[in-house]
Amino acid sequence: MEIRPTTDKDLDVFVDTLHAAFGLFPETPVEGGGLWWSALEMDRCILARTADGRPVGTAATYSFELTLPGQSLVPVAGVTAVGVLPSHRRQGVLSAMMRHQLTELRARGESLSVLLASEALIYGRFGYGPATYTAQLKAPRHKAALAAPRARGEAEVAAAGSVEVLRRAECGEILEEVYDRYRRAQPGALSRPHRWWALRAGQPPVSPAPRYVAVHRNADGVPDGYASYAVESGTLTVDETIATDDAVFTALARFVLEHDLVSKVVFKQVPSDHPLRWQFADFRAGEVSGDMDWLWVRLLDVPRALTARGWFTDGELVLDVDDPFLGEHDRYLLTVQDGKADCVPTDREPDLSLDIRDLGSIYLGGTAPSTLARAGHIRAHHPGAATLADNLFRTERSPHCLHWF
Ligand SMILES: CC(=O)SCCNC(=O)CCNC(=O)[C@H](O)C(C)(C)COP(=O)(O)OP(=O)(O)OC[C@H]1O[C@@H](n2cnc3c(N)ncnc32)[C@H](O)[C@@H]1OP(=O)(O)O
Repeated sequence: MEIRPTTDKDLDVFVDTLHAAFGLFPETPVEGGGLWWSALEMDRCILARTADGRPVGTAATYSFELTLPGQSLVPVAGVTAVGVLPSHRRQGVLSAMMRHQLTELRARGESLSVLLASEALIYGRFGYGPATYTAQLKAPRHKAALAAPRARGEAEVAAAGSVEVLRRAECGEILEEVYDRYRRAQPGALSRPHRWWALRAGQPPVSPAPRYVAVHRNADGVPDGYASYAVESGTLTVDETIATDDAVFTALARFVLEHDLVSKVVFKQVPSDHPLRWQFADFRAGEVSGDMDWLWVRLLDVPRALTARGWFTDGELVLDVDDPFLGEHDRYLLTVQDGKADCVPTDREPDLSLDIRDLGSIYLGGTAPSTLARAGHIRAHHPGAATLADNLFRTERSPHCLHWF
């Protein structure tokens, strides 16, 4: 088995192998990869070949920026396009590609890798843990009146701005600009490189229904949010609601909930604890479903990753971290003061013992260490250890990611 990086010349063979691995795409891919795969960075893809040169496995990484708690931004590798031909499965091809890729990412100096998992059983063994979650919120329109916000004044609500309906083709760079402002402030969000917008990749898979975009503008006419939606058989589905603050989200929600000739509104890709549920006058109007993992995180350099994010409570914690796939085992003293962390090797007795995948799950603040301790995955070495870790890892808001790659 040989694993080697690709160049632009390999695009067609890469896409052809990937399609055969998934079996879901056309047998003969469009020459040049088609719109979606043309977003691949061919110098960041790998092909696995058998000894006789037959390509049997693919994997790729995109270059993204991830927003961490505290709104710090770090470059991350977004792993994608992973596939092994059905004829060559369970022979260690993926394991070999993962080893190659993680080594390569470290050599590039990256401290974090992320992915969306097609199946939840695949990536834990390689050190990835689910770190953000997503759900859909459904409401029958006749029950979905929004209550007046009890703590906000009338003037604050009235200053919300205006909404205009545009076709995608009319949006120009509005969506890209608004998304960029949103993602910089939202822990767990990923950048969408400019060429993705140009290719219209990364946006939700498009159904055959005509798609509209409700663009929100502030009182000065500056776009500060949008909702991309389609109406089919009486259901209005919002694929993506991007808002630079909560009042903008509310204005967009109100807009779609007041749409005529619609009996049901579905907000896709929202955090399950989204405040919208609390804004319905009838608390039972909003039904949360499809709650699932979204972004999986893998730490490649524990001290660098832990010191890159923002912290909100001072304290100290000793973490004993096992990384079985890379054959590493290290103990770190994490000290947080005034929002910043220091992380150094230590011989002190540990507060927690955990697998690198569990560190990935708690890293962005979307899963409490105590939850994984209760599940029997993280070992707390004394009664207060899990609570101590909960307090330390807690973040300003739940991480969320709605970028699809
Ligand atoms: C980020 C993304 O791109 S997600 C997309 C992932 N790709 C797909 O889902 C496409 C269809 N599936 C495939 O192409 C392949 O089955 C892959 C890529 C998931 C796995 O490739 P393989 O070469 O078979 O994996 P490999 O042989 O290295 O397996 C390593 C271990 O993982 C286990 N494993 C691999 N895939 C799965 C799975 N889907 N479910 C459960 N266990 C799995 C194997 O059993 C093996 O376990 P072991 O070490 O205990 O024996």
